[in-house]
Amino acid sequence: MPHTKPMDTPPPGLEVYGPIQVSTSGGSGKWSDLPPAKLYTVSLIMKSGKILLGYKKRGFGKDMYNGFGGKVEPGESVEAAALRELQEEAGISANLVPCGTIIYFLEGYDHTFHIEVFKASDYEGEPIETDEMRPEWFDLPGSIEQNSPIPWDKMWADDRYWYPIMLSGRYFVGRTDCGETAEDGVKKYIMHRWWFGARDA
Ligand SMILES: Nc1nc2c([nH]c(=O)n2[C@H]2C[C@H](O)[C@@H](COP(=O)(O)OP(=O)(O)OP(=O)(O)O)O2)c(=O)[nH]1
Repeated sequence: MPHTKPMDTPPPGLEVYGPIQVSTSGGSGKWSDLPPAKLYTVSLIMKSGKILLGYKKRGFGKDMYNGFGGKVEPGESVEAAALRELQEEAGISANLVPCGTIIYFLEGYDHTFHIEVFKASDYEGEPIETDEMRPEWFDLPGSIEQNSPIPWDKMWADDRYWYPIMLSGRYFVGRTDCGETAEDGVKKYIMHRWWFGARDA
């Protein structure tokens, strides 16, 4: 259940530089002890009032929409990984700009997901369906078209909390602790606790 007043202390595991405004927090219980982190990327293309998401066809996050991204390989920079994943999963390249950091803890996993999020307002190439992702455009909030709004129910549950910060142009930082269950073979992720804040940058 959301707290009525967001807690202004950032959760453990989150490095916060400079003044930060708490935007949203909720859930209950103790923050989990974090296992060592592995780096991941997520890249979002937003152009002409629309956002490009990919429907994940296999693997982790299957049957959910997300930006394009994945693991940072050993010796690779985070930016290079973000560009590589965008090319591999959507067939496009872009001038990616860092826009946020998510610390994602999932019960039962031996590592913490440290996710660097990037955005771009333009891209080169034509988005294509790949073995991993099927790209699809959705209307951003406030778009006059409102044909296919962002499919929150088919996305990672925390995304609905940090997208508004990202869409307001501010850099966000946050943490989500989740558990995983399966119903009829379909994985479901339950958020135990979350915290997201924004800083101007
Ligand atoms: N938007 C969003 N993305 C998340 C969350 N949690 C989480 O792991 N992700 C992203 C980070 C990565 O882009 C992706 C997981 O990476 P992946 O397992 O697909 O990595 P990969 O493509 O390198 O994997 P693979 O080729 O080895 O199968 O999911 C979240 O809460 N919100």
